[in-house]
Amino acid sequence: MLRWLTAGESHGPELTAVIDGLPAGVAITAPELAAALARRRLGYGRGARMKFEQDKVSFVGGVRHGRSLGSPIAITIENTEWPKWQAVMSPEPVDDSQLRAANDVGAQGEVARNRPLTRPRPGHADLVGMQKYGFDEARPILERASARETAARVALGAVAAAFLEQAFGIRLVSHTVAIGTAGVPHDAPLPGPDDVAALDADPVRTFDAASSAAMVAEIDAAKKDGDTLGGVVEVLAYDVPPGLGSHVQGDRRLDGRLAGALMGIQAIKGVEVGDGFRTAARRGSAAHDEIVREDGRLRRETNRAGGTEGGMSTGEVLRVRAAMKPISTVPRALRTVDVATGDEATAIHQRSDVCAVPAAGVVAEAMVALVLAEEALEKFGGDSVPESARNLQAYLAAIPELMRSTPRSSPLVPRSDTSRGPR
Ligand SMILES: Cc1cc2nc3c(=O)[nH]c(=O)nc-3n(C[C@H](O)[C@H](O)[C@H](O)COP(=O)(O)O)c2cc1C
Ligand SMILES: C=C(O[C@@H]1CC(C(=O)O)=C[C@@H](OP(=O)(O)O)[C@H]1O)C(=O)O
Repeated sequence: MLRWLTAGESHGPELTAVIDGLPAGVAITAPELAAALARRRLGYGRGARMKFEQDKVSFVGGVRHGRSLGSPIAITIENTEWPKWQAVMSPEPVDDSQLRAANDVGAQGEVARNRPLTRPRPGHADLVGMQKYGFDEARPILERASARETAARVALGAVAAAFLEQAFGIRLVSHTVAIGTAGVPHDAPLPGPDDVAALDADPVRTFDAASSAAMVAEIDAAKKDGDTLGGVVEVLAYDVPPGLGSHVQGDRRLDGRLAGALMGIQAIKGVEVGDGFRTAARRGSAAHDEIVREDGRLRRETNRAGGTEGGMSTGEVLRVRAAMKPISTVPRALRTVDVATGDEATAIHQRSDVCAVPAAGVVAEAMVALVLAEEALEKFGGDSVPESARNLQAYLAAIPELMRSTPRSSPLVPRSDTSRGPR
């Protein structure tokens, strides 16, 4: 059984993440985690904090000499901003003079760090969190609701991705398919597992140059107007064997688990598997993926379903999309009420991202890696990477010859139009 948890506040001393149940022998190092975390900081439109803060990541359990031990893996990501927040976020009680001193720092325009946040920001957890947990200001809520926490998930996702690739050859890639109204055409070529570096080099992590330029222009326009944007990201997983997940119980469906994991990311408000909502508008004859025999193996002619049928992976490319709402902290401040006075007010805005969609793609990729690792371990088990790998091979070999399909390792080229490039 694979399970994981994160802890830590946005301006606390560090984020902590633990993953338990991963086999021994996964090759993974702290610099590889740091590289994964650096990818999450990418993307045109992110705010000031991404520039001055760094992710200082270490393994503090479960890894020895670059390989997992099979014991729980513990990771810490130090918040390099901590010295400035030490008094405000101190786990120990502090006195008023320490808090006053904290407010004097004033770097990066962050004045009055300890001022009670009594003007809850629309679109954030602030107000309902205060109501639910019994706080009279929003700091104790926003510190944990912040997507700073996604750094810890990306670190865990990097460990899961290393296991998936080393044991099963599964590889993932994510990309941005829309920001605001600018989007990649639906029939544009899909990125393959070798395109990660090229995508990361693009300002918005998009394959298509014209769409990328349109997205950048949309971000510039929103910024100029004091506004923010959301968008859509897509995650693809290659070489996923058939049979992860199950049709037998709703909570064991792979598509359900993927949707839950993606919806668990801050600001994600919709998930599509394969062609998702577009499929709902099609007739059945144009909606499903016909099964054909090619080179002695079964395959789907198309991949509208996004690599799952009946809650199980089919062996085709797994394809899921997540829709992110626009960033909630809008510079052109939204109306709220000061809950200390009852007066009408505008929401606090110190700084914020204009758009974090490219980063959300990296987070979504991490979540898909964690779900696939969980599912693969449920199906194949194994206490070491070679044992998990052997179990997969034995399973594939036991599928009768006439029923075998080969897990898809590159984008599908639609027969109707091979001139468009890989898909
Ligand atoms: C990578 C990432 C970065 C984010 N950055 C910001 C930000 O700078 N400002 C902001 O208001 N919200 C940001 N958010 C979204 C908020 O965390 C989120 O909207 C808020 O916690 C409320 O949760 P909900 O949108 O799921 O209801 C970000 C989300 C992600 C995934
Ligand atoms: C710190 C990160 O993202 C933060 C997520 C976030 C939010 O409200 O979710 C708000 C911003 O933080 P702040 O309000 O302190 O400027 C982002 O910078 C990060 O991704 O590492």
